[in-house]
Amino acid sequence: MRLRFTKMHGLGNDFMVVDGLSQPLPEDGPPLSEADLRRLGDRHFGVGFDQLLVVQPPRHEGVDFRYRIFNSDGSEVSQCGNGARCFARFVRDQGLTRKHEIRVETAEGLMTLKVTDDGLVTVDMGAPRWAPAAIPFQADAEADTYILVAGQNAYEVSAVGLGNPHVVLLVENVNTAPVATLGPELERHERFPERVNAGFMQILNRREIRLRVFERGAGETLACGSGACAAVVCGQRRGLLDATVTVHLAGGTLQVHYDGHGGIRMTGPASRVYDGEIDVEAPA
Ligand SMILES: N[C@H](CCC[C@H](N)C(=O)O)C(=O)O
Repeated sequence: MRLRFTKMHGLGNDFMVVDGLSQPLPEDGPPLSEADLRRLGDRHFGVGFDQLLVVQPPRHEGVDFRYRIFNSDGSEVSQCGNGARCFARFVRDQGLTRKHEIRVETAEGLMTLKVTDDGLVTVDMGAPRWAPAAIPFQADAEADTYILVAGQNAYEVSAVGLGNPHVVLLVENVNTAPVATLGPELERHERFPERVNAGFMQILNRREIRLRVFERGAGETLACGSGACAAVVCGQRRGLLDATVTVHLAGGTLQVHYDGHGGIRMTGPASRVYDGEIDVEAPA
């Protein structure tokens, strides 16, 4: 089967975006074979992406699209902030909607995507989930911080759910943070039963941070939208950050706003790189 796609990125966090409305992809179970998912995600043997995003028909009233997300390791997940901005641009560029405010459903819930005239997209990421079971994270009780033992060391971390799990720790300088070594250890830490995205946050002042994220199922990415939101709300909960924060990532800058009510709002760009076609196994 010939599959049409668009390569996109949000601050260098890159995606292969597929219109599953006009192309016959299964709506239940993986839209592509495990082998194809991994091949397409490979930066040498395939298209190369951090995540594959699939547009499919909504399953609920009042929702415009269903938004499915697959990491490059083939795992399906329920949240991708940078991907949501690219999703909004994709469905408008493809003529699948003319709306500026788009409601999408993921496996975890609903999000509202707002495309503004300056080409930026604001995503309402929903409210943070602090209860350990909602993250999910193994802890006796909810707390501002937890002590996590990894390897020979103990770390003071925060943990939060945004439809996907995040652990966040403070570092003096992101440039020297042990992302490559501690990131994989945290990603697979036993207290995170569904694995976890690991954020390394350097606080510059109450309105500005630097962040690196070792993503679950993808490794370190140039940017992580849900990771940016997780870092901000964890910093706020520790009394270290204000309501509106500029998040500096390797791939660029995001604005995150959360005042303790409603959803976390993240604003940033969404870039299209090219359209392509590739042969995949026909759906079963
Ligand atoms: N790796 C994440 C999914 C992608 C999140 C990230 N690309 C974003 O922009 O939020 C997870 O397994 O939960």
